[in-house]
Amino acid sequence: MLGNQLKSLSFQVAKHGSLFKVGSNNAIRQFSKISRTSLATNTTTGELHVSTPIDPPSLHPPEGSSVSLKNSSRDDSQFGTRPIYLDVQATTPTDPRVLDKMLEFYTGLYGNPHSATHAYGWETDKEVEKARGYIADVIGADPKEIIFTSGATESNNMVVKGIPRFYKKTKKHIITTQTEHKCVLDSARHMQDEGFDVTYLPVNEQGLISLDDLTNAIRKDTILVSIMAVNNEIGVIQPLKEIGKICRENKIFFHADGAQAFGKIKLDVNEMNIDCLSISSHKIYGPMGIGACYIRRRPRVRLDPIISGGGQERGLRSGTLAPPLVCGFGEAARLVKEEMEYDQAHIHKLSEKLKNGLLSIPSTQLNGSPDPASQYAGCVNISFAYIEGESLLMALKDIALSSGSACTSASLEPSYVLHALGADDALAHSSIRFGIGRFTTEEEIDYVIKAIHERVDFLRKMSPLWEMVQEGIDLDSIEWSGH
Ligand SMILES: Cc1ncc(COP(=O)(O)O)c(C=O)c1O
Ligand code: FES
Repeated sequence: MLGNQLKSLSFQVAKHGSLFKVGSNNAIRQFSKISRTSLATNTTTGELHVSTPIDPPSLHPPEGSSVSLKNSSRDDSQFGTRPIYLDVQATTPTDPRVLDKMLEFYTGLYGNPHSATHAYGWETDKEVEKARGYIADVIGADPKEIIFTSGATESNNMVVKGIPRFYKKTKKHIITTQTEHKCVLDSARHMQDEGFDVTYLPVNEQGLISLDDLTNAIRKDTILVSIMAVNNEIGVIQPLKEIGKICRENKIFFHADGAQAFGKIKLDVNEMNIDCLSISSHKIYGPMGIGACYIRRRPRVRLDPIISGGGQERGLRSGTLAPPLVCGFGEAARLVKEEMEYDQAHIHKLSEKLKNGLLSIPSTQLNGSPDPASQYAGCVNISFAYIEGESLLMALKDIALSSGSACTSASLEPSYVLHALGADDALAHSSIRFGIGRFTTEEEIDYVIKAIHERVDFLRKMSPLWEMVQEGIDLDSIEWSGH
């Protein structure tokens, strides 16, 4: 297929180290380590400031080009120069205000929140309950409906395995989609091994499911519909309210993986009839290793816990809570609610700028939905035809980016999410995800637009396929030998 031809014809990229070679038509270019600008974090406001360049730029632009790159990224003292961070779907930088909150628990408030017999336990417990309240507040839930877990992976496992197991005597069917996060897909496969049937709904070319498909897939023994709110690779937002309505009418539990949605788009579990919602702290500027699952109490959702023990968290998730993480997460949720409007406006503005800047490059395509109501602005996924995404990432070492999800980023396989949209291998191989967050600055976006223009141009000049396209050759008419 075209993607493999692209791979073998165009580039051989030595993945490690700061030097790499790009070769085709006997042309070998060497890039040396790209230097960076300095960004400093103001620890009270959390603002990042671009300061003066530290190193002169050392990228060798293509021959004959007058391009010279500005320095681009940050120096947080002990870590040296670092790239601009545009991978907020993988994780977000911790908000300094969250860290301030967490420190209280590593110094004074060290009691076990489950210790009911003394003040150390009570004071920590009070803080834990405040955090639970802040999280519930973001989604219109009752604090009692928030169960702390280690993250969205655990929450997804808890629901996708736990609910069907509880109801297994009468119900045998689960519905999900082809573009879920791996932890939902793997949990669903696991349930198939346990004897359940799973329907994996297809998506259209924008990544959206069809409500008719959902309705048609429902059976008498369907127990659970698990559909993610915002996709982590392309940012598309599923029609949650409509899905919730269909589920409620059919008395089926509706679980949404909200890892990329919580605090980013407006979610109301009652308005949307969501029965379970997976939440992750490190996607909202909170600490890693903590998350939650919203589990509805009325009508009550029952599930078989995957972790048994002391019966904490309404018996649904045993184990001593980690107050520094829980309360850091709570603070992150409080901030995300307070600043959602501001964050959304900031992200939207930068997203528009980035999209306009990058889509002006010829032969590019935006993946996801063009409808703002169905698309989260902070996730911009673009395919650059005739370029391998991996080669582009290698040529963009001054910008931290990914071609898809973090957990599959070590693999060179094209994204299964883009495949599900109907993208061919070549397009899937040439896509890059740009994540914009609270701390992304306009200067960074300006830098990124310029850098991508230059390097796409450079890599395409190396590409025999691009050369052929420029000469007017229809690539589809070519019979490639081998695969
Ligand atoms: C959509 C989605 N679901 C689940 C997860 C897993 O979250 P966590 O890292 O909290 O386990 C992620 C994180 O990448 C995600 O993007
Ligand atoms: S071209 Fe066949 S897998 Fe990429």
